[in-house]
Amino acid sequence: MDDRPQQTPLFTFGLIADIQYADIDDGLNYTRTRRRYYRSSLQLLRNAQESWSKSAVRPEFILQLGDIIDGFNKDHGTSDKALDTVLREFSSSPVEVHHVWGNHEFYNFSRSALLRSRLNSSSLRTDGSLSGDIYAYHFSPSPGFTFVVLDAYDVSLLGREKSSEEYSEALKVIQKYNNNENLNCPPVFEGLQQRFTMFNGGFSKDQLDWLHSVLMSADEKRERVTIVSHVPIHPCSTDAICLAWNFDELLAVIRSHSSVVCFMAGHSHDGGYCQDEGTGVHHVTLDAVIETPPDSDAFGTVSVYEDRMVLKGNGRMENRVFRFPS
Ligand SMILES: Nc1ncnc2c1ncn2[C@@H]1O[C@H](COP(=O)(O)OP(=O)(O)O)[C@@H](O)[C@H]1O
Repeated sequence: MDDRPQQTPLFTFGLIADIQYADIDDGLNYTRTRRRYYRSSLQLLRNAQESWSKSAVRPEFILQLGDIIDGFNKDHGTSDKALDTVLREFSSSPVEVHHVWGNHEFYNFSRSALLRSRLNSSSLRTDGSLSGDIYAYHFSPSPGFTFVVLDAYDVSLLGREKSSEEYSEALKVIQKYNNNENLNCPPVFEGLQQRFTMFNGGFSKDQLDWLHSVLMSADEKRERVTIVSHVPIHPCSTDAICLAWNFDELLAVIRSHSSVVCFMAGHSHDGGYCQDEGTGVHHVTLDAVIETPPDSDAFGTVSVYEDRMVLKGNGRMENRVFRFPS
């Protein structure tokens, strides 16, 4: 942690990812290596909410980095009920929540239903959003700071109608690398090409162009930008099987702008962190609530200062300091 004397932060915000709530008994992940605590994930969210509501400096907002409810809810016909349950927990305090969309959002709901739902937080204090059905927007919680929410399933088989052009385009991308009948099965068991599975996705040219223009303006104003997405984009911050399909294109956009200080994601349940070598941008992947035992926790509170952000992790989430690249 930082060894300087405590200062008052400019603002703080909360972080939580992969809650994947379902009212079902515990289970295992696909490879049967990790336990999933579907019911107690709600209690872990409650722990986070209680901590945020009691903290001396109230968070300005919460970033919920996707997979808020589990895909099993779809099989049980409980998608709406589970979403109500989790959102009721979030609304127990008045702090605004910015929701990111993950693969489990699309297992439960169509893209058009999500756009109409309470998981579309793009109308909260938004300074600009991408038009059409791509869920990407930016907001400024404090002068000099911008947060960008990205849609990592803009190019994907998930959430797209099979008859749509978007689906055909995404199918072309994945089938270039993955010949398996089950497209959730990775094409290889090592290396970056593992990422071409159906539970991942990517960013369209429209979204990358939009991000480029948001960052140009932020560069000019010398702002500090934090970008969030469900899916990680730096190979050193995640298992390769969880990387976005065109992570390299998004990294290239980010590397061409001086304003970006941090990229935050979920999806890869063991979390991860690295600092990009050339730019010093911090890439952090959050530990998942769903794979955190009931006697632990997985949430964080970030205090933002002029020159850094300090993440205070709870339970298995590590403390970290993100000094802003100069
Ligand atoms: N190696 C794999 N081979 C085949 N299917 C897989 C594999 N890994 C995951 N899946 C399937 O992909 C979907 C998403 O996987 P899951 O582990 O639930 O994602 P998440 O980590 O986002 O919770 C599930 O339907 C799961 O059964």
